[in-house]
Parts: sequence; C-alpha cells; structure tokens
Amino acid sequence: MTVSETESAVPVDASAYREAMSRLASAVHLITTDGPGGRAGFTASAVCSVSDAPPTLLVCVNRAASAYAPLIRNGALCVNTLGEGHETVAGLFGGRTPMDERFAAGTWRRLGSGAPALTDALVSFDCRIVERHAVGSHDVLYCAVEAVAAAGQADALLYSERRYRTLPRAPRGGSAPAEPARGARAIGARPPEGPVLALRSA
Ligand SMILES: NC(=O)c1ccc[n+]([C@@H]2O[C@H](COP(=O)([O-])OP(=O)(O)OC[C@H]3O[C@@H](n4cnc5c(N)ncnc54)[C@H](O)[C@@H]3O)[C@@H](O)[C@H]2O)c1
Ligand SMILES: Cc1cc2c(cc1C)N(C[C@H](O)[C@H](O)[C@H](O)COP(=O)(O)O)c1[nH]c(=O)[nH]c(=O)c1N2
Repeated sequence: MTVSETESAVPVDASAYREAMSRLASAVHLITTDGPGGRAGFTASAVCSVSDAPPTLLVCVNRAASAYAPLIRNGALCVNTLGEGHETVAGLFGGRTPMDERFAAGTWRRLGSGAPALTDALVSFDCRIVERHAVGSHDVLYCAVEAVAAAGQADALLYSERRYRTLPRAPRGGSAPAEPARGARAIGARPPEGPVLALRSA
C-alpha cells in the first residue's frame, strides 16, 4: 500500500494525537464516587467493556484530576452513561467547577457501592475498583460491575469533534432502526423519564 503526498503520516506528539482522537465519536459518562475519600466525579469518554465473565469495565482517569484521590480512597465508582439533555451536567463535571455545584445539577440515588447514581442516566454501572495500572498521565481502573440500573429513555449523548451530539434510539420494540441511521443530530429537549428498571444486581 502506498500513501499519497496529501495523506502522508505525521509524527505523533500529544497535540497530533488529540487532534486524531477528536475524530472518534464516543459515549459520555459521569464517573462518580463517595465514601471516606469524599464525594467526587468527572466527565469521561475513556470507558470500555472488558469482560462479561465477570462483568468488568475499564475507566481511564487522569491522575491530576481532582476526583482521582477520592476514587482511589473509596475504591468504588459508578459509571453513569449520559443522554440527550445532559450536556450541561457533562460540562460541569468536565472540570474547574466545585464538586457541590457539579452534583447540584443532577438528582442522585445509591445502588450499593455508595457512589452516586444519576437517576435519569441511560444506564448506571455500580462498581468496585479491583485493579489499576498506571499508563502515562492516566490510571486504567478495572471495575467489577456489581449492579446495573437503567432509567433514562433519552437518545444517546455522543462527544465527537469537540462537541456534543445525539444519536436517535432504535424504535421501541425493535433492536435495529427501520432505516439506516442518518447520523447524529443536534441536541434538543430531553424526553420525560421512564420507570426505573433494575436490570441485574450482585
Ligand atoms: N481521556 C481523557 O483524559 C480526556 C478525554 C476527552 C477530553 N479530555 C479533556 O477535556 C478537555 C477538552 O477536550 P477536547 O475533547 O475539547 O479537546 P482536546 O483537543 O483536548 O481532546 C481531543 C481528544 O483527545 C483525547 N484526549 C484529550 N486529552 C487527553 C488526555 N489527557 N489523555 C488522553 N486522551 C486525551 C480525547 O479523546 C479527546 O476527545 C481537555 O482538557 C482534555 O484533556 C480528556
Ligand atoms: C467530553 C469529555 C470527556 C472526558 C473529559 C472531559 C470531557 C469534557 N475528561 C476530563 C475530565 O472530565 C476533567 O479533567 C475532570 O473533570 C478533572 O477536572 P478537575 O480536576 O476536577 O477540575 C476526561 N478525563 C479523564 O481522566 N478521562 C476521560 O475519559 C475524560 N473524558
């Protein structure tokens, strides 16, 4: 395979890496924690499913984040996946806002670990941190999922090209859209909350 002049590769410093990463669309989550280390939370896109046996997620957290010390001390966290209408709370948890103001922007409950679960999240994963690895500026937190709850009925919130977008849900009663998805659309009002559904608990 050959690479043309206009498509030539560039050296990868942090800036080129971020620019490249900005092209990826990702789900948006609030990572929350509470316990002896205090209540804290931050916005995260670096979240990934690792295994279903046992159910395990990974979360990458910058060690410079104000939530880092509370997360490690508490050893527990909740991954709250955001939907349409959550862009303001995503911005608040994205940094430089006092923790009380961040949490005042949402309504919360607890699922077992003690970490706050956002009541209208698309889904909340209540977790214990079982392992962590330092990689560069971040720690990779491996999290055993002890309970899952889903309440929000909104379209998914995505982060792509440094802005929030939404992805329409599949029609009710079907697992796939009737037509091919026509792409993400602009953010509008959030639909009313549906009933809380506890999907699974440890
Ligand atoms: N994984 C992360 O730590 C991460 C992800 C997204 C945004 N952020 C932070 O949020 C702020 C706004 O970011 P933006 O998306 O508007 O523009 P940006 O240019 O800082 O980031 C573009 C993309 O690069 C990646 N990225 C950014 N900072 C990173 C880091 N420190 N480590 C690993 N990957 C990183 C993310 O995928 C991000 O969407 C910045 O301060 C950024 O550092 C951090
Ligand atoms: C959309 C989006 C996505 C992410 C972030 C930001 C935004 C806006 N941030 C940055 C993180 O939210 C921010 O650094 C923390 O809130 C720490 O800020 P404070 O130290 O609390 O002010 C972030 N940080 C991190 O450690 N891991 C991640 O996956 C992400 N993802």
